Amino acid sequence: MVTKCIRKMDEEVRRHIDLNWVGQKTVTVAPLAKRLTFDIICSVIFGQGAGPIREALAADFKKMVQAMLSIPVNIPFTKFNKGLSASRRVRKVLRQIACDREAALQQGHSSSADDFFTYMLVLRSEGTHSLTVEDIVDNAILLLLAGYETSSVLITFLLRYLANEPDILGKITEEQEEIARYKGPDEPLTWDDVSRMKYTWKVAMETLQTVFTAIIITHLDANFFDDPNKFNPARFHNQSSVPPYCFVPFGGGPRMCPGNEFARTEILVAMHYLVRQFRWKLCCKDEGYRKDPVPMPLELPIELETRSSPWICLK
Ligand code: HEM
Repeated sequence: MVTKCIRKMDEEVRRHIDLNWVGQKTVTVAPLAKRLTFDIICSVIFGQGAGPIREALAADFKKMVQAMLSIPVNIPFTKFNKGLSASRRVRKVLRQIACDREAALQQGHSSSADDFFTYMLVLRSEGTHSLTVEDIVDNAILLLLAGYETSSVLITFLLRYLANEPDILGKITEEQEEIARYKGPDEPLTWDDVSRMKYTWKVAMETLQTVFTAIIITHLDANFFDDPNKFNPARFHNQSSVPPYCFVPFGGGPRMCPGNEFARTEILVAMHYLVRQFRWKLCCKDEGYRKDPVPMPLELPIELETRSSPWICLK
């Protein structure tokens, strides 16, 4: 199952880069990263591959999220009103996916390991949980909300920091090239490959430390982290030096983020292909960000330069 998940992530990342990055002189990272993490959840967790259903879902989901952050005035043409209509369409599509999965399950064409909907439907049929289809749709929306924006923010900030950190980018690239050296050009990444991306993950953790400050602000407390505002992934060489519950970008305890391993894997797969293929410069020198309450980067336009073509295009 893990192998299948990473293969699908790998496929989504390559497809996304081929469609949106290859051949471009500039790209705007934040919306692209959002679309990538949305597509990964749809494909890996929902079993919903590329196509018109996913396109419509992505467009309506975006409107729904915008409405959640807008002034709640429900009159025609307001963001809120458009978001309510979009939310009804999102639920309709997710309901339809659940019905399709149920039909496949009844015909014996699928099993609980296939995707989130089938898994929930099997739980329901076993009678262990009194789930309705609306409950399953609610949980699918929660997964999308919790999973796509967070990971996309991390990808965006990683690219933003790395633009100004050539040494760190160089070390990441070295690690990723070493992993690629023993693989065929179109051979997907495996769990073993991802487990070897130790330095790249330290850089991601440093980004989480710098940007995803916990509510209790331990991340920026000099009692726990030397020079906490300095971008310094080397601090994670000795992780045992961080006291328990002081580095908590994914929360902690029983409510800790259930998507943390998923996020780690998708970030590493995305970085593998991005750093090997491109170099980039920030178009705007000092793009700030706001907290809303998670950090929201500005759009982050970057100038792209292609390094090489390390894999065969899927197109
Ligand atoms: C960089 C990426 C991510 C970060 C920083 C992050 C962070 C967090 C945090 C801080 C919480 C709250 C934990 C608490 O209450 O103590 C949380 C909850 C949650 N996350 Fe994540 N997350 C990320 C990615 C993901 C992904 C990719 C998924 C799903 C695919 C996901 C699914 C969830 C869910 C469902 C919850 C709610 C858990 C509950 O209420 O019990 N997250 N996340």
